[in-house]
Amino acid sequence: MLLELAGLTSVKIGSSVVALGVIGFTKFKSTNQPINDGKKIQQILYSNGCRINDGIKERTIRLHRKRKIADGYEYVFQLPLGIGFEDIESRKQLIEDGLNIKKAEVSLKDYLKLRPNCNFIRDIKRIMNPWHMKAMKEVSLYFDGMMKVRVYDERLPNELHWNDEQHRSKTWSVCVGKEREGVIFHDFEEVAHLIVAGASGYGKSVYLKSMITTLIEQNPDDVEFSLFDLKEGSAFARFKDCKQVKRIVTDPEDAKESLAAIVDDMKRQTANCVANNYEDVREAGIKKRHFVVLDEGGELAQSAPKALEHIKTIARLGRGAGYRLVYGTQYPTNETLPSQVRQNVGARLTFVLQSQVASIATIDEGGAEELPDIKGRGIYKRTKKTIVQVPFMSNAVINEKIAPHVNIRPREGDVNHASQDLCVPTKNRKYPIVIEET
Ligand SMILES: Nc1ncnc2c1ncn2[C@@H]1O[C@H](COP(=O)(O)OP(=O)(O)OP(=O)(O)O)[C@@H](O)[C@H]1O
Repeated sequence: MLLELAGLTSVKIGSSVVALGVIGFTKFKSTNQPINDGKKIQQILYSNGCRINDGIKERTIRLHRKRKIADGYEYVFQLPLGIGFEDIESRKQLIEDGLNIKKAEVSLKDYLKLRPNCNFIRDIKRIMNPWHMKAMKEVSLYFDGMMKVRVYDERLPNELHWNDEQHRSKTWSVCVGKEREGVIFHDFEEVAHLIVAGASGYGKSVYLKSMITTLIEQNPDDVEFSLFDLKEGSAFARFKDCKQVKRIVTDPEDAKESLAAIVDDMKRQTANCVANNYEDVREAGIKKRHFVVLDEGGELAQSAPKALEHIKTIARLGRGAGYRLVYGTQYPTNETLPSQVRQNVGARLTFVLQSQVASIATIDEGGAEELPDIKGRGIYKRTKKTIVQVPFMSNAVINEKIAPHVNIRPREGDVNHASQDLCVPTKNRKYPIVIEET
């Protein structure tokens, strides 16, 4: 027994000595590398031309301070005169790659997992193999007079599910996704319209469906929808019997007429507000919000360009009248996203796009073409762009959530609901808005 114990102890000591030897070897191998990420960033940028030589002295970015943040470190640099932040931002990928160069950066935990058994040599080889080593660091850059580089030890999660924390009852805020600093929301009362772009298969339709479901759940009595499903006509089909859905349009030709009807309703709503000395529906105390959601707005540019004129009008006048535009497209170009639409849409969410040109057409700058090949990974941009992992809501969850709102009833074409729904008296309104049919 004693002998057995002594044997086991000596094997353990032996393996620890080997493990320590491996650690020592690893550290020895990496001694010619700068250890600190701040120094690495400085070196990467210096080697890539971020330096100014005025003939007397060469200057480059200078590390000012470093601080711990959740999930990593923030390095604050001073930029020398003559080097702009944009210039450095364009090298973000270089910085990230440089920080993630695969080398024997194995943690003590990995070594302690080694067991003195027949797999010992195989396990050492595995943890020493650069392709199994961590390449997880992610970087984000900011500028507020000083350049801040945040280096996160872990990447954003590759999948995120909708949960109750993302539910904001009675508000018009819809979760956009998880970013580094937390979860962010798009508030349709703050920014009325949203463009949702992305190459095929990265999460555009899933997000539009989740957004519709969330809005129904949060404001069942005040939200209404006109859904334009111009791809295959199947993405929004599950909402067809929801009482909040006024119309589902699948044909671009029909879209023109429906959009014209929406614009008429919207203009009447505006006229009534004005006639009653209200600036907008909010001041008038009207709670109803009408969402015009298009999945593949690009179809309109091709098949019914005149319908795009109505989209421009909704983007321009919708906010005050309580109309919200959510314009989805997988082909963002100057034709499918005319400048009049872009100028009036204050927020964009884009998944990965095929080219920099498509990214510029969507968020006015490149970046979406460089997003990793991860479904649901996107950029949300209002004034600044934020990389997010958009939450995923399965069709089963959508069905469950909308089930209480399904109501078989006559739809557009059977009776004209439009004019009835425009005038909704509320507690806050001093004077009811009267709509006169002409
Ligand atoms: N947020 C997400 N997180 C994880 N996986 C997702 C997410 N969104 C979508 N997916 C996955 O990607 C698939 C394709 O998504 P979706 O149908 O939304 O693509 P799309 O961009 O609308 O493509 P298309 O325009 O061709 O219809 C989904 O079936 C789902 O498996």
